[in-house]
Amino acid sequence: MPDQPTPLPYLIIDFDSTFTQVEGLDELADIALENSPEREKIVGQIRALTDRGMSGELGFAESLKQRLALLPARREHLPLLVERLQGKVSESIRRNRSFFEQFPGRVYIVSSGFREFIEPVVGEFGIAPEFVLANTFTFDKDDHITGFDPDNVLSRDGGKIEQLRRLHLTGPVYVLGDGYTDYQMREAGLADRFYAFTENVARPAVVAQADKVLPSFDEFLYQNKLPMSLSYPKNRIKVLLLENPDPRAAELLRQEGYQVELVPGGLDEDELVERIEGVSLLGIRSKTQVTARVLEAANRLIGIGAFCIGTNQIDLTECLKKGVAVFNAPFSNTRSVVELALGEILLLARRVPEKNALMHAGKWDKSAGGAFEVRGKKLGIVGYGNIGSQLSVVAEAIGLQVFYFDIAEKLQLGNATRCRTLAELLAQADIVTLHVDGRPENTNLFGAEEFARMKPGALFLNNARGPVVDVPALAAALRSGHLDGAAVDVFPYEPKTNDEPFESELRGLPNVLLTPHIGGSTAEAQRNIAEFVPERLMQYINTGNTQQSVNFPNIQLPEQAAHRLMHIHHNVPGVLAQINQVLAAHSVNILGQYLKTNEHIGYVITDVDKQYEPALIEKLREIEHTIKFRVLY
Ligand SMILES: NC(=O)c1ccc[n+]([C@@H]2O[C@H](COP(=O)([O-])OP(=O)(O)OC[C@H]3O[C@@H](n4cnc5c(N)ncnc54)[C@H](O)[C@@H]3O)[C@@H](O)[C@H]2O)c1
Ligand SMILES: O=C(O)CC[C@@H](O)C(=O)O
Repeated sequence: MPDQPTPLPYLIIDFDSTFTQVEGLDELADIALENSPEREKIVGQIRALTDRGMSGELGFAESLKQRLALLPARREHLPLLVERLQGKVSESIRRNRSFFEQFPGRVYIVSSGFREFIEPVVGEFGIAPEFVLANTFTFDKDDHITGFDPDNVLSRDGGKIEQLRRLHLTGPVYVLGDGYTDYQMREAGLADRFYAFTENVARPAVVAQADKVLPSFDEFLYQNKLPMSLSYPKNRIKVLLLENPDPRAAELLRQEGYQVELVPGGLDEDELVERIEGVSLLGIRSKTQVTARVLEAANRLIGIGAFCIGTNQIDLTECLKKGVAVFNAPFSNTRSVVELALGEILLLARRVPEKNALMHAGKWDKSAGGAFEVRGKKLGIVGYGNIGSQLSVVAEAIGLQVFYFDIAEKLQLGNATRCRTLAELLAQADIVTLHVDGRPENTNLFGAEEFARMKPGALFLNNARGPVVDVPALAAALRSGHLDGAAVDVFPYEPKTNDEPFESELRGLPNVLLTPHIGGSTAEAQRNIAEFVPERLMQYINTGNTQQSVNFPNIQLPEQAAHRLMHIHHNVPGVLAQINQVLAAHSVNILGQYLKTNEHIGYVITDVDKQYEPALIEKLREIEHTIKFRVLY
């Protein structure tokens, strides 16, 4: 946050759809009509009238009169309404409650809504009744709401203008609101600025008149160098999402208040270099290569979300050196890949790819040649991680005998047999399936030699990563008849978009199933990923939590009522000591401190007393070997 506070101008804040997310009268109608068959219809009519009044299409007094005439509300409904509105205060206003408490006497609520429900809601924020200027209801002797006090200036057209005039405020006056009547105070020359508040509703006619548009109250505080609960407004955080992750991802990130831009398909290095400037969060899948050059151009990048399992497309070490945390979805699509692999094994064993092609060509080839049951056959799983081990369990259930080979020590599941070498596995498996990760050392893990070691007539599957297999060698093993069939979902080069043709030596070979990298492409997996990855990114931004980051030291942090400072530095001796010296020199009390390092970086989270001088932040930034420093809250 900028550190020089300016004197607070008078703030005139609208209530309905600004201070709260909703319109009070709409909600009152909803409550009053709870058991009425007409509820939906009448609430709809009231909403339409509210909108016409707010956008300036219908005179305000007329809109209010027509709305109240439709409203069958009673005094007893008001406490229910207040309770509902207290739960619907706009998010950014709610989180900056302490701002309102700090500046009593500078904030007025000027509203054409009703005092009966506004006062108790804003009162919780320290705004006293004399700073609430609003209409009042009239009631009949049976406590039915009959209308509004016509002597109240706010019930008339131009009422807000007249009300503000009567306040005789001296000094700068800023108006924040979502409606045309809010803008009119500025138009009448009574306010210095009109901020269109769009967190809940953005009315084009109102936005068009604004001096500034505020997607959140944080943005107002930030622009005016006023104290705020967040260190940086969320609406300034730009997210670039590539390769079409499930729409739920954009929805969640937008709900958080971020600006989200979507680019269908992937971008090549040059294109990404051009687009990455100013981006705080990048979301990709398996195609986009995040290279050192891309990272060099990424001047604001904080985190990358890989909406998939594999992260070999990202230069993880370079990310570390730039202080960019990377998160993926390590098991959201595991089951989908397992189901595809199992299906492929069954189809290849019955030569379905070949029979299917013949049938489509009008050829009836009923024969048992080359078809076998998988029951009792040996399945060799190379890479016994999340997918390999899950496949092991499912494959045993249909009678396959499982053998596996992994370079790491792995828990043996069910009746699976561990092979000590790849050669041992290849020598006995009837079906070999690859589930290793895409680390550079695995390039061409399977070539002519490995295929030659496989049993004649064996089947081969690659649902892991394209470069792991030498495709010409696989094609040769299939053409020679040494292998009886293969299923391949991943390729060393994959088309960037669905419009680009697919080229491969495997095309046209019999009993070969080719799929366009869809192992994890199921509705379930994509939805799981789209929830998992944004959650990790948001947690990192909001709390510094790096649990499950694929490159950062993993720290799971407790919540703390404090200021939280995040410091990422090159892993050299003495940086923590320097941080603590700076804190001590500014008499700042450390409430908690968490440090983890890896071979490249040190990651320190420090929770400190609420009170500190802005100069402290500068000193922490200046510490030698600092890669990134952020005040989280
Ligand atoms: N086709 C798809 O759409 C799709 C979907 C999801 C995942 N994947 C890919 O599947 C692969 C496995 O995913 P996962 O979630 O099980 O990963 P994982 O990290 O849980 O498991 C990988 C395992 O392979 C082992 N391994 C690495 N190199 C090896 C080698 N040379 N020999 C033997 N074992 C080796 C590792 O020790 C680890 O146990 C990854 O490459 C991933 O990118 C593909
Ligand atoms: O959806 C993708 O692009 C990749 C899927 C898969 O390979 C993964 O790594 O999870």
